Amino acid sequence: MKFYIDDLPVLFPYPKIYPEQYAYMCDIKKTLDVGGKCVLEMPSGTGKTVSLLSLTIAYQMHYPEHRKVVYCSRTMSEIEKALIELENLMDFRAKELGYVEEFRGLGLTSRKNLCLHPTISKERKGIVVDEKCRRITNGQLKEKITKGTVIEDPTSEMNSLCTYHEKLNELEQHDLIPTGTYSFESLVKYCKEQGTCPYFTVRRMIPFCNIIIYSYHYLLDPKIADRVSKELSKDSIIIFDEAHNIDNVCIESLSLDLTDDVLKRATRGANKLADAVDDMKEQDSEKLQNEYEKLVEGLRQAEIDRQEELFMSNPILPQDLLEEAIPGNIRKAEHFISFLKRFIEYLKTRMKVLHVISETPVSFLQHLKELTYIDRKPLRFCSERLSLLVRTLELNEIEDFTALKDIATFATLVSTYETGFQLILEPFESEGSTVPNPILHFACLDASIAIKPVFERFSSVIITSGTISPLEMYPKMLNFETTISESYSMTLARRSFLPMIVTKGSDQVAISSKFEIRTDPSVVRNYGSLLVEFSKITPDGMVVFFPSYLYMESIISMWQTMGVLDEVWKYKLILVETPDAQETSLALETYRKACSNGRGAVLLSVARGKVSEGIDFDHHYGRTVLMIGIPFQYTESRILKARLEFMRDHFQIRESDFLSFDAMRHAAQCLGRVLRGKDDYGIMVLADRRFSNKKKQLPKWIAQALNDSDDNLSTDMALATAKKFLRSLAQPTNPKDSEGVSVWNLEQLEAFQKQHQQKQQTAQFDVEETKVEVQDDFMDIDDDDLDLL
Ligand SMILES: Nc1ncnc2c1ncn2[C@@H]1O[C@H](COP(=O)(O)OP(=O)(O)OP(=O)(O)O)[C@@H](O)[C@H]1O
Ligand code: SF4
Repeated sequence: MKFYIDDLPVLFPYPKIYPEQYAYMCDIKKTLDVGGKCVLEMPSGTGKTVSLLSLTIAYQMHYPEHRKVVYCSRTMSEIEKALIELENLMDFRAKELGYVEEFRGLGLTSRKNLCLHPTISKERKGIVVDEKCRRITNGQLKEKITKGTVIEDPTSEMNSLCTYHEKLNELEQHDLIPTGTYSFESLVKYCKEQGTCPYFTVRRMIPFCNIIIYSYHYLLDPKIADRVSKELSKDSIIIFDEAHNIDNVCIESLSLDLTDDVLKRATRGANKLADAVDDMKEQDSEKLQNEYEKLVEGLRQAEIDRQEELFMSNPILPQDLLEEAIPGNIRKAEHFISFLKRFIEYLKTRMKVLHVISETPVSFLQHLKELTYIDRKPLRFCSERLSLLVRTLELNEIEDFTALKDIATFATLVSTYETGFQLILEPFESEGSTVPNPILHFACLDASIAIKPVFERFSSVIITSGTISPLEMYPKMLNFETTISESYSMTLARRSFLPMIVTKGSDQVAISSKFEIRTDPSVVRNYGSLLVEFSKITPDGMVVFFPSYLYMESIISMWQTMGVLDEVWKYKLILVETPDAQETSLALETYRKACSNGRGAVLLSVARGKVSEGIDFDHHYGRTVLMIGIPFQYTESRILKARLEFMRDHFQIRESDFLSFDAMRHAAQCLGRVLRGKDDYGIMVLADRRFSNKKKQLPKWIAQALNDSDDNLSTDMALATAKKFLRSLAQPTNPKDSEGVSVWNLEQLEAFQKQHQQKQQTAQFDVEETKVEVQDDFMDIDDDDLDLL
């Protein structure tokens, strides 16, 4: 379908469009035209991804600025989904236009997912793949091999260069991959054929592609953004899709935890570093001297020949970097190492304290200074200095120094940021434990810090998700102003989803996951019978969400003794999500199989877990979603308390408002899992009496579908409504019914546009008329009145 929004021709790869897709695209275009940020909530399953891509690519190709599109999503599967949508879109454009456009669309994910190296790619942990890859690609090994100080040995992982990486250097740097759109699968396939590294192909091609699709971290985490996204132009169009958790990503990117184990390993690392310095002094003291002289001259890391892969990037935001030379007392390698050791020893003594400490960075630095005479300034340069030293010493066994890297990161962060951060030392793992296992949390409390450079640097930022209500919360938390903020309703030809609030069991006992009553046998039994009854009537798949693993475990064991699970077992297979990703994917696989072969299954999972955040249960994979309790965060968490306090004082967000917003955004995420398109249908059960007071915080599209008669139900009433709903939805539908209502063909779209235009013209005419009247009135004012004006 081809249509126009103002003067912009949009090619849309489906013959029909949903009214909300059109409204969404119009708002995106407005934002791009005027610049600024928008917050848009689009019902799930209504083709948000394809709308975003169609509009932004049309915009890019039509206007002479050819603004690059940077599309950030959360998980690898979501990124892959967007790449496949993009492939379809570009195929469609080529067909419509009659020629293939000069266009390059790429996606980036971690090395672990893209590596082709015969042994490194077999590593299970991403961090090990990263470190091993860095070691052989950072230029130093190559230099040694060229000089002949190391003999390349293809059988050794450490002493041979990566051929896939080397091959890239033989190619034209702006043309490492031909134009086209590549899903991860096709990227890896192409690179395998060429013998090139997919990861570095994409990284180096970012400046030359029309659209890059990658994870939030590549833009928001300063440690990664500095490496990957530095060269993006200011007029790029930035999209944060699935952005309902964006504040947490911002916070995590500037937070860090230190434990006893990290400190021990850091000491070992510092000792190894000292040995390496001694060795180098004996063998090649000139090198150390050179490094020192460069530092005296005030040469900064950025000015030193920049390699792709330094040991560590600066963890702070670019605008917070000090434009000064590295201070004198840490310029010499041995001085720096003893400085680090002193700092680590200080941290070790702090960890010995047996009561909880919560302090600001300023008070931490003051105490540090009193005890060790360590100043703030050299601390700020710790990560930069460590990175340079590791490079000068040409160290290979980088794993030995990862804990030291954490210490240096912590030193730089704690000495750079004053407000919006808190240090919290927790000596015991849980309230009741007596064996100390201290953790020092360096917690960022202010999500706006990490996103500020993105807002300042790029002219257009689109923040969007299926569940981002209430819309005014995000601008407050992230401290920005919106050009447009909009929540779209879902147009439906028939009522295809049924939200219900169940507040009591059939025995009229109120149900709730409220801490005081959550393990009350009558509440647990009522939740149990809700589960049994819904598993009886739900065809195929049913997903159940709990507020936390802890609660899920305790309720499952109670259900076991009450015989609830045996009863469910008669109707459905029972599978459980666990914190282990592999176990969970196995459970999911079995779940899908059981849904497809007619046995049917129930998946017990948790809000905020992997299942709730990106697994789709479309069609028969999810006909009912049952939300047991409200997924509030653990309110006794000290970090959460500190964040709540910060938001109250700085952004005037009340604690209860935030907690309730946070719980409801996660509940809405869970509910959205079962509705993946307009032809899909499902039941959404919110089972907690407190949901009745929180309806307003649901996304508009869910709240609008929630009838007053479906609120405050008991289990038997809910069952009766659900049965009726399922019976009516099981009837065959006539696709013609939805035409003009929930889908538009081109004529219907154009008719709407014409009508809308006419309305606008009339409104404009009215405004002008009013203006003329006002002017006329003004002319009528007599001279006497003028005194009054
Ligand atoms: N106009 C359309 N006509 C037919 N199918 C469409 C249309 N728009 C989108 N689709 C398809 O509907 C499915 C759902 O779209 P998509 O996954 O993009 O939804 P979404 O809103 O991004 O969901 P979420 O963000 O919640 O995952 C996709 O397979 C998409 O290709
Ligand atoms: S350069 Fe590429 S292929 Fe080689 S080790 Fe690194 S990620 Fe793997």
